[in-house]
Amino acid sequence: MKTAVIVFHGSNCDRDAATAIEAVTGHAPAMVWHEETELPEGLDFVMVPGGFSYGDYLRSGAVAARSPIVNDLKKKAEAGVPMLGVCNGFQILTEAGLLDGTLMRNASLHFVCEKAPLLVETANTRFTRGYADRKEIVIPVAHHDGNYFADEATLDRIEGEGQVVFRYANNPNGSARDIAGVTNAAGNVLGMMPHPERAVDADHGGTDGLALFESVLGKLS
Ligand SMILES: NC(=O)CC[C@H](N)C(=O)O
Repeated sequence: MKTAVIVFHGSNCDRDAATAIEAVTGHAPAMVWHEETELPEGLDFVMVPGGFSYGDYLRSGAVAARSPIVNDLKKKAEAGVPMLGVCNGFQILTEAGLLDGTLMRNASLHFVCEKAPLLVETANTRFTRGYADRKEIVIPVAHHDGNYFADEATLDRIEGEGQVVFRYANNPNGSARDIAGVTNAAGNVLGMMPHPERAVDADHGGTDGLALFESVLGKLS
């Protein structure tokens, strides 16, 4: 299993991402600096981690989405490589045009940092097959720009195509239709604001994120 985590100026969840991946696969991912122009060949999984890339200037994720490595990330997405963007990673994937919608300032205008109850909207994805449909899980959120927005036609389309994967039970940020995580049309790219990599170890307060990594990293029996 060959995996990678992309690291930007201001990433701060890259090591948590690496720890979660290694806990499931037994192998450390390649840590790829954003100035690189190519991801390793033969990748099975790429993670775009959370943080405050470029200090969230302009718009969260906007500068990082123009990094050299993102050209190859787009090629890998097109080729079907599974990839997960969490929080700032989700913002970067929308800014790169790999996912529909955008993440606006939270409706409260406050940073939210809490354990968020979520509904697994569909277990019929490569990221969620380890859960049951409509299962409630608890995953931490920590962001100021998590307010998912897309126009009504886009929201109808992604809902109709089963691309809405996670929904908030108690919407913490004003996201349209309580959306917490979406995939692309092909289903190989998932972006989500909650942090599953912070929920893989009981000593850290919960393990509800583990099944996501086990699902996408092929570790389910
Ligand atoms: N934890 C994170 O990735 C923070 C995301 C983002 N920079 C925000 O606060 O909106």
